[in-house]
Amino acid sequence: MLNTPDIENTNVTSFATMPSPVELHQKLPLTDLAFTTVMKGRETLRNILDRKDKRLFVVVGPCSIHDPVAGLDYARRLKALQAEVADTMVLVMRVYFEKPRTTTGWKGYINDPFMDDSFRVDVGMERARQFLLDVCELGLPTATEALDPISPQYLGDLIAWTAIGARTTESQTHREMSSGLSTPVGFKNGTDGDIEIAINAVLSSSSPHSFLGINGQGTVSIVRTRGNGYGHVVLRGGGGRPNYDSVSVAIAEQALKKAKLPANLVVDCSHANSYKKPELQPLVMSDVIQQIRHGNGSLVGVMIESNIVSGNQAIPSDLAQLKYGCSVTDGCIGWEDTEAMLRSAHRELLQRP
Ligand SMILES: O=C[C@H](O)[C@H](O)COP(=O)(O)O
Ligand SMILES: C=C(OP(=O)(O)O)C(=O)O
Repeated sequence: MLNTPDIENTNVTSFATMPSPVELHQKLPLTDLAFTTVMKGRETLRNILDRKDKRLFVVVGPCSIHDPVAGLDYARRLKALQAEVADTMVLVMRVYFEKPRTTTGWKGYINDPFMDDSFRVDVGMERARQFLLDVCELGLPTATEALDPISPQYLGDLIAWTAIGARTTESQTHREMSSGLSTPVGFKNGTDGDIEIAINAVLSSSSPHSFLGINGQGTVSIVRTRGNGYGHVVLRGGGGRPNYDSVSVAIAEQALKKAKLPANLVVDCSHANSYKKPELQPLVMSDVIQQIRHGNGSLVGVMIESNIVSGNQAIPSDLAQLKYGCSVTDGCIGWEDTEAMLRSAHRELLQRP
């Protein structure tokens, strides 16, 4: 603690030391199987973005992970489905541990793993790493939102695709961080529907940056990056309007062309694209699949918020009352609907030109 409490850190109540990223890696090392999953997952995604692989990538899974047992149950189901649809789609499990809140609320499993305001970030980070390892060991690549710019040092070796959320796409800190990430990065349009900020984020993150961060030992460092060549835009709707329809997609394509960026678009079937009504996600997905079937060449991926059980629940004060496999953040579609939606998309995509 700095020794001038009357003038600095006046609103800070304490500092608690975290293990360094290297220490956590040593405790939970990357296994050969997980390494192969991550490397293969990233390569496949890069190939899709480079049009060397014609399949659609699908980032699908819970809005947030709060129960690793249910999360792994979900991952096993998704892994089984992956084999069925592998000719047309690449399934990447949505493994979100960091939730950006509109105002306040539970900020995710890393921030508060016990969901009781004890904020054991140290425990949350370790359990998050263990969960990612478990999913990667199943052979399922993972996707996450990078919200805290320090977290990738702890978890980045287990991630195949990264999202920058609608609330942070315009943030310089997140663009800088993305320029150094090892995964393709999808930048969401803003909550007001603005796609320009996502295009600017792709441009910014493709350049090298130098900024403050930490290294593996946890030492504050000047981080110098190469720039990320695999940034792309995620359309999530906003300002009360969806933006997955063919006209909105054409407008986004024109904006990318003007910015001299590759025409790579991902549609988030959830959030403002389905008016936050999870049961509408299959309609959004089906529309996207029809656009692809009719020859659209820019739609390379989709995102779906899905869980074992549909809907969502408030976090109860007695955690024993939590409903198994049901979201504690945004509402999701349930497993049966997820399977039906992905199988239907698979059948349709088999017919694509
Ligand atoms: O998907 C996540 C939520 O939409 C986002 O974190 C905002 O959540 P909130 O408006 O409930 O805070
Ligand atoms: C917060 C999320 O999305 P958005 O940034 O689009 O609101 C999310 O996908 O969990």
